[in-house]
Amino acid sequence: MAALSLRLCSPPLLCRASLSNGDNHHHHHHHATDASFIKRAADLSEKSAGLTSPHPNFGCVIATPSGKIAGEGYLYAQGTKPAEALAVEAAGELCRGSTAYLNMEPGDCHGDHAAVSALLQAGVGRVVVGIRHPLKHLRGSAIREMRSHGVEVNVLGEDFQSKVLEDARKCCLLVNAPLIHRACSRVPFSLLKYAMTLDGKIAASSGHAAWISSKLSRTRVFELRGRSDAVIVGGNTVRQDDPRLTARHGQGHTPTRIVMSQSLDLPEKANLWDVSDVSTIVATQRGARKSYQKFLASKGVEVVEFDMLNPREVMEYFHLRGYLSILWECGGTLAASAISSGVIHKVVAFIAPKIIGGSKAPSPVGELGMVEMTQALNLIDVCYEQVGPDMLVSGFLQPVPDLLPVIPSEDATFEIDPSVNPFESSIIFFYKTWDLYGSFSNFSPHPIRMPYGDDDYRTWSSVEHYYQANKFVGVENPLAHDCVEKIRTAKSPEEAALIGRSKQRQQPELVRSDWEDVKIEVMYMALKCKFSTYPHLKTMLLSTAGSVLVEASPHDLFWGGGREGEGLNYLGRLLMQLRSEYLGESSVSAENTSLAL
Ligand SMILES: NC(=O)C1=CN([C@@H]2O[C@H](COP(=O)(O)OP(=O)(O)OC[C@H]3O[C@@H](n4cnc5c(N)ncnc54)[C@H](OP(=O)(O)O)[C@@H]3O)[C@@H](O)[C@H]2O)C=CC1
Ligand SMILES: Nc1c(N[C@@H]2O[C@H](COP(=O)(O)O)[C@@H](O)[C@H]2O)[nH]c(=O)[nH]c1=O
Repeated sequence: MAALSLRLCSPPLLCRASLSNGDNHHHHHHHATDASFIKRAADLSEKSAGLTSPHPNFGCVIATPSGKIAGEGYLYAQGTKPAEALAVEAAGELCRGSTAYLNMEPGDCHGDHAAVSALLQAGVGRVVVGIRHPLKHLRGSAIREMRSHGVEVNVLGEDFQSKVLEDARKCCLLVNAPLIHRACSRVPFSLLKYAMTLDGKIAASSGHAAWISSKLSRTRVFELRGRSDAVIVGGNTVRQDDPRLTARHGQGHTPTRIVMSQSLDLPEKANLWDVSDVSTIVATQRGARKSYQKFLASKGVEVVEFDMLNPREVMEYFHLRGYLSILWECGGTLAASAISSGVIHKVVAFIAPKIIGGSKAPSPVGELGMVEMTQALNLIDVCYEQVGPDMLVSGFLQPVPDLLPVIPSEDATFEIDPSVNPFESSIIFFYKTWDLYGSFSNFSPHPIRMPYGDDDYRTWSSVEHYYQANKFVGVENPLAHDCVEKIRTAKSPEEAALIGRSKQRQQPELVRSDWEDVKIEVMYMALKCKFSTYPHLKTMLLSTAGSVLVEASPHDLFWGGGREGEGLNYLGRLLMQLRSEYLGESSVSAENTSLAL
């Protein structure tokens, strides 16, 4: 299984990294077991949700070689015993030689190596990790430490082509979505929740809104609150509803309440000004109603003034205060403003089977400035669930970013190109041939001469031509031979790609059986030939030293980086590897020269 981890340093390993190899059967068996234990770890990791304030979710399952669960654990709150240590305690003697499943790489926040030490001391033989730690300063170090102690560590996602493992990895991403957002954006993870009637109103035209959704739905809302660092509403909701915004399940975590109000034209008496159990923060425009600000302060309500009171500024502020997860329970005006400033990641809508009517009655989202239905924002990964009489529809406005593939993890980057410091590197994107660095694209018009058949050489109009044709090389079928010729003589790289892909889809029997094993190698050879043939391309490649190269293809999730960074970026990786080879050669020749002198 070690071959599954991404080691791009030496070409012989390339084909092993491409996975679907001879012992498929064996692997599939492992994949299913690994996937189910990782999912279990992800589920466990969420057990403290609602009970403690949002924190990174860690779960650990220890399984015996025969596949039985020996022990489990999850991190209960910040500063409590690590999941791994709890699981090791529960499993006792059964740890020796077992496999530990972690939804996420441990983060050694306090320098005591508690999680890793527990696993090492217990004699765990193998560790499977769902995702690497998303925070830069922790990412990769626990994995490196365990490997350096001889433990086999497998990270999902570095084994991309198995559907079950991808599903399990997705669970790991979802369960720590807020933390992942923390790692790659400057705002906390935000969820917009509203309750509306079947005719799309969030209140009667009078403004009365108690209640649209059922009691059961409202209990679910308390749960959502319990999983958030803060609940936020606008001034109008305070005036209209006088909400309490507490998580009234008797116990557990209660979020801070935030009110955004420009005017500070707010009541003297409001439930939110009672801060005996939970705190309230009012975010307002600098200089608004100073006397009222004093009044709030006397009540114990914190007032924060902003030069520009808008959702983005406010969210950036709370990000800096360490908030991971925010629940927006505002009306349509503020919701629209939050959506347009791009701070809402997920939407949760309770739809009650009621009709209230009213052409002036408010709706969940106010003006977004869109004029055509084609501009509508589409939710991703939508879920539908019945809650009592209501329907709960939820989905993402922005996918959970997947940090792993595009920017290889610290270890992987180092293995691909030791000269790149992942903490200081910039990213160079390339895709269309006419853009800056467009010559890195496989569509660039740089013919290559490559061996064909036994010792015959042929010229291919582009790397793409060569790569596509190779899918059908060596197959004993005249139709396969035709394909090769059609691709070789295709007028453009685009047409070569089109023929190659459609033939592969329509007539998979024409594709060489070892294609998945050799495709990375084939690509690497073609790239090497291209960059060695054209000195100016080699110079351009060398000039990018220190940067991470990413093919910005939005569709190709294997060779490219994908639209949201979800792709594996193998083309970028191979170019970085080639670059590092060239850098190595030039330093060797420089050494030789100095010796000769
Ligand atoms: N069914 C449901 O799920 C819910 C229903 N409601 C209902 O919605 C109605 C209120 O809707 P609505 O007025 O939209 O709600 P909000 O009060 O939640 O949002 C508008 C208010 O937010 C404040 N605000 C501060 N900064 C901004 C900004 N940049 N952009 C926009 N607003 C900002 C302003 O307060 P200020 O005026 O003080 O400056 C503004 O009046 C009520 O009838 C309430 O009952 C509300 C929440 C949920
Ligand atoms: N009317 C309405 C909701 N409205 C939201 O709940 C807030 C009231 O919270 P609290 O004072 O804590 O009960 C209110 O201000 C608004 O944000 N929510 C729902 O799930 N269903 C409903 O029907």
